[in-house]
Amino acid sequence: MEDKTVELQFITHFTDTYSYYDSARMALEGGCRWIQLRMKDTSVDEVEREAIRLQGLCKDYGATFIIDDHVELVNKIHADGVHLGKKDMPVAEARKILGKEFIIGGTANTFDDVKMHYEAGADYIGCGPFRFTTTKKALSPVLGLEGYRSIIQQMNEADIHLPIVAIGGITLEDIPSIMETGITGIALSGTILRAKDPVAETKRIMNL
Ligand SMILES: Cc1ncc(COP(=O)(O)OP(=O)(O)O)c(N)n1
Ligand SMILES: Cc1ncsc1CCOP(=O)(O)O
Ligand SMILES: [Mg+2]
Repeated sequence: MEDKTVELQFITHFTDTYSYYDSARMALEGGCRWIQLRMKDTSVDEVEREAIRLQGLCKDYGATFIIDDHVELVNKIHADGVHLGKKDMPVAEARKILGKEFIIGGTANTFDDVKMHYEAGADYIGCGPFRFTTTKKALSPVLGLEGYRSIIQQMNEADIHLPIVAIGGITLEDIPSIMETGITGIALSGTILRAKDPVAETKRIMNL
């Protein structure tokens, strides 16, 4: 049997059912080893309180811990890294603050976005949305499999080699065909949080 697991990034999202901590714990119990704390419309103090708890949890599981948007907080608490999109601090500026030791991810919807983040020194790309999702407001245009194929082809032609994680509306069934496009990992939230048993669903995804 091939000993290969899906490179999975679990992204937290507010729900009435689970706390941020419990949702991250379930993803970790299911075998995910990359957690992103994403808390929108919340004060930095509140994000910091949650981040400190999740950081401890991720340490216990030997998991990477990334925070969405908050560069200064990542620097302050020494999280493993930050994820930045179009409306956030530019990757190059974050790199100046954080140095080389921290992971910096950048959001892309087009090859030009990928190129910009690559040139600015990003460590990985979050590329999406794959399809419509209610988890994020003001979504960029949906990419689908064809969008990923085209971006990966342009990356290869430009000799740009960066880990590239697909995101947005992804379910277990989508993952094999997304991985066939050359995408190197998957980021998701809703499909785990909506599952009857989020731990079992994470295990199923990890072992695809
Ligand atoms: C892995 C990953 N990819 C993309 C995003 C989206 O980031 P951004 O465009 O900054 O949007 P918000 O998440 O801040 O609403 C992400 N967080 N993670
Ligand atoms: C942060 C982010 N950016 C695009 S979709 C998304 C959240 C994850 O989406 P989903 O809940 O559909 O997996
Ligand atoms: Mg952001």
